[in-house]
Amino acid sequence: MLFKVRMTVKLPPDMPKSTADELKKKERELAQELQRSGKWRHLWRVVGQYANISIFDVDSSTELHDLLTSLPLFPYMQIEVEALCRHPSAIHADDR
Ligand SMILES: O=C(O)C[C@H]1C=CC(=O)O1
Repeated sequence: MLFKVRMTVKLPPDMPKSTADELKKKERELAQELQRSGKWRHLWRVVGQYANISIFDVDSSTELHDLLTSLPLFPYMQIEVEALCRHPSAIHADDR
């Protein structure tokens, strides 16, 4: 199942830089591990914003929920999810 996810990160302005840097480091490690696994298919920065648009390929909405809530930055993110399905005019075989 494919999902489009928008994550907007809002770190508290008074969070110490060392805490923010550590959270971002852990987030990057997990995000890259999930990309290597194929679960996190695309990760794009939204220009001019501390936000991303991502495509996830997971077995269920519960798996996506568990994955998103496990992200180190989850407590500081506003998350919007949209379910995707194959477009009848899509030409790429891996668009499911
Ligand atoms: O930077 C972000 O958009 C937030 C988050 C998503 C992946 C990652 O490494 O950090």
